[in-house]
Amino acid sequence: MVVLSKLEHFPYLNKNCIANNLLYGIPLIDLSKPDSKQLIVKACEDFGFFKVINHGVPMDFIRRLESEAIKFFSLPLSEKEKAGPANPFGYGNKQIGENGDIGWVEYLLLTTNSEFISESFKSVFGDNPDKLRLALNDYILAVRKMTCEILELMAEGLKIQPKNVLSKLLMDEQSDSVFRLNHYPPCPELGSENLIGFGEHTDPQIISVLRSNNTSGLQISLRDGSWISVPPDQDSFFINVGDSLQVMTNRRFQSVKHRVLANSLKSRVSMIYFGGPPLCEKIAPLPCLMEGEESFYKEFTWFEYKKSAYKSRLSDNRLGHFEKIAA
Ligand SMILES: C=C1C[C@]23C[C@@]1(O)CC[C@H]2[C@@]12CC[C@H](O)[C@@](C)(C(=O)O1)[C@H]2[C@@H]3C(=O)O
Ligand SMILES: O=C(O)CCC(=O)C(=O)O
Ligand SMILES: [Fe+2]
Repeated sequence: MVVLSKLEHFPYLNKNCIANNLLYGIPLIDLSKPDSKQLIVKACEDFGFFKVINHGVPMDFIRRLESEAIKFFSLPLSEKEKAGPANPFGYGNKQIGENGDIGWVEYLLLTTNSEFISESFKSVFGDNPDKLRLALNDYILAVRKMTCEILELMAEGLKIQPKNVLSKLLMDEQSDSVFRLNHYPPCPELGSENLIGFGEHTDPQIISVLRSNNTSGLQISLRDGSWISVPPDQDSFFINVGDSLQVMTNRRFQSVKHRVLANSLKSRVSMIYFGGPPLCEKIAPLPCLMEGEESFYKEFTWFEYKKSAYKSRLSDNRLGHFEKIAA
């Protein structure tokens, strides 16, 4: 009885979830189904997180980028360091950001401006400089298209118009979007202890789209503060609500706190597209969602938020400074 009453509140839990006893499972959105709009909104309200299937991103693009990423991370450290340090873009190892955060991870952080990619990584991919760049371009374009479809379904589910009110920010030539390849090497000395791969945080942008290989490690925090592990699925994407979307929905959606724990046996490779608006864009609740409500936030631009976010530590509540009254 208890189980049934809880399931009623989580309509996206499919039969598999029930069969596998994943009562506190991850919301699953099938983009090919007509009810996806409403389920996206419900998932963003309840979790700020969901998994997407039937996404339309060609598997070939995904496999090609993963294989190029593995080739890159397999290079000698001295070669990889030619693309570093990450300030914030470039190759980074263990140091995350510039404010003292450390994780069991190495990464490549890139702006989605392709000119920068080719210039900055020429030295690293000496014998075949185009392969990683081409794989990145194909992947990012296809993932951005899918992300825009999701944002349009979300707008329709929220009954806001025009439906491209969110997606146009990612399609803008000036969109300040970022892409990240993360590699978490196995850590055999770990035993049963948890080692932080990527410490708990929320993503500052509008929306993040994560794909990983089949190695576990990602965890999300539920509204009650407990952590759940997200079963890996290399054929699907995982979507995070970012801080900017929390503000644009005046807290109807909340950005999801997440982290990655290192694995003792297997390496994890993840690729994340962080969809951000142009730097000059005002980040404020969408008027059509307000219905006479007061905004919880002071007025600010993405430039102002980003500047402040990049001075913060990973686990800080970055939106705190921008709230009218502390949450
Ligand atoms: C500690 C930090 C790393 C980060 C910038 C920051 O000062 C706080 C936010 C961090 C984060 C989290 C999501 C993305 O991975 C990221 C690229 C972003 O936009 O904000 C990282 C930043 C980073 O690694 O530089
Ligand atoms: O690598 C992952 O799986 C998640 C990393 C992450 O949250 C981030 O880079 O912001
Ligand atoms: Fe993140």
